Amino acid sequence: MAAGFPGVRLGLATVRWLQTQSSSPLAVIGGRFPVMTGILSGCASRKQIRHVHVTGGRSSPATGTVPGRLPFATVSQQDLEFFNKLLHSRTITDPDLLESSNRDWLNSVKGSSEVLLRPESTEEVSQILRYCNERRLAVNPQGGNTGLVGGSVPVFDEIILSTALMNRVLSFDRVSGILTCQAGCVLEKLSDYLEERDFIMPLDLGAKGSCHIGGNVATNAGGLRLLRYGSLHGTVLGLEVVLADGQVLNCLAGLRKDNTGYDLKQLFIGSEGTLGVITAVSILCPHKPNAVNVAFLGCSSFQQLLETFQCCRGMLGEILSAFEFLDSSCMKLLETHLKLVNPITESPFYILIETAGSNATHDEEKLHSFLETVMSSSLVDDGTVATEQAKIKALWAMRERITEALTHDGYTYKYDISLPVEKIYQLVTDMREHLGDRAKNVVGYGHVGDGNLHLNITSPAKDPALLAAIEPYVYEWTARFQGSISAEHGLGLKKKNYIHFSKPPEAVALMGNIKSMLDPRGILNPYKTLPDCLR
Ligand SMILES: O=C(O)CC[C@@H](O)C(=O)O
Ligand SMILES: [Zn+2]
Repeated sequence: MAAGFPGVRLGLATVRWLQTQSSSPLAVIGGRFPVMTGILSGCASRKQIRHVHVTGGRSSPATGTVPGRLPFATVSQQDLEFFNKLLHSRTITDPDLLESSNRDWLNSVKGSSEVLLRPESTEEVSQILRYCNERRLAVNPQGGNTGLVGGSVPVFDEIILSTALMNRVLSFDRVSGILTCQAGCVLEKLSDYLEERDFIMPLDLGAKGSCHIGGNVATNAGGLRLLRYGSLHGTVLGLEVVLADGQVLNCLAGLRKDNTGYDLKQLFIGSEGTLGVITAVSILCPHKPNAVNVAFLGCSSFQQLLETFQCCRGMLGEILSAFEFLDSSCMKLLETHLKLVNPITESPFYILIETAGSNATHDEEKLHSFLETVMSSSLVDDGTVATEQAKIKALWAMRERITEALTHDGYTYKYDISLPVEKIYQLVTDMREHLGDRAKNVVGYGHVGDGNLHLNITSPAKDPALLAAIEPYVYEWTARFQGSISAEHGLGLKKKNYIHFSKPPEAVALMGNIKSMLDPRGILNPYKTLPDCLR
């Protein structure tokens, strides 16, 4: 904990050190995606339900054209008997209980599965898949169902295979920091488990209270710490995966280095459940930093924000753990829909910087000197810093709760774009100009440190004409600058047909071959990730 900087005047503005204030302007200690709880327990409001698109059998501009159901078998009485015998009461067929598993948490897509299976062990998953593969029953693997691209819910009547009951930590090695756990462990629970042991998870997401580690790995979730600890392609050391035919592929070895042949686990990271069902994960966890500081700063232009980023990288170096941004439109949504209070003077852009290190005095000195530099050179106009846990959380809420605020603004079209960092905000301004008053709000926020923009566009209701104005414009724009149309959310159902904007035909064809080899009957998460032309 910081000893407490005095309120220091830096240039023209004053940095308000939150830990010294008795009456903080922040009345905003917020949960993460609290709206999800309601939706997951089937409590979505009418207003939200109105936007739900029943996916299967229809054509929807929001999800791309969904061609007809593939010729999978349908679940018979005999199939149910098999599942009941294997799982007993963990075979769910009650439509009310299936409701929240059929619907994504954004209420944007909805399937019509009639069976939800809740295995507890890898062996049970193996038996389920062996059976489904033989019968050619389609399966939709599901973790916490917090995905944003319609990848985690069925399109038609696929059997939902939930990892929710596979939630045990299998081992943790305090020397190496390697955690091995079942796929259904909730990310926040793992974080709590590790914190008690002075470690942390290498990834952190706004959806941490609901998302499962298996789902995180299956979508290669990036999140808020990627800048510091890298992607799951680096931190995941091993996986246990059940293949479509029920074979268990045990590549769980928790080794930092292992060059024995092809690194097969990488295939499953980010494959969105289309190549196998991840049942266990070995992941390398960093030590818990002794000192964490968060600064929330205001900038008057995106150019200044970028210069602040450059300066920050140079001056904070190894202690920098996050560099996030939001624009003033996001701030308005936070204020309007969630009643959060802007902790600093109104600005066109806001930056959230986190430092995490081992020596509080050293980190504070570095942060202090960085803040002095950016404020005296007028790169930053105003700012506030927190070192206390509750206030850190309050500042993070300004960034983490934007997704939630957007759900209250109407129907949201979401884009998750990677671009050269100096280009990321130009897409927002060009889109605003391009759409004019056809959109309700066009907002930009995201992970500056990773060159990852979250462009979100709202309208009072689902609006095909607006969508036609956004797509393919947004993808063409991204391709022009060699960007990625899915930085960290995956392709799922909504983006799969746009893959060619970011990958050459040879790469897409090879993906199709890999899918055919690993899942020749196509039962695993059909209709997702790969374009319809490969069906
Ligand atoms: O809702 C979104 O578009 C982004 C969600 C998440 O990736 C985030 O960084 O907050
Ligand atoms: Zn993100």
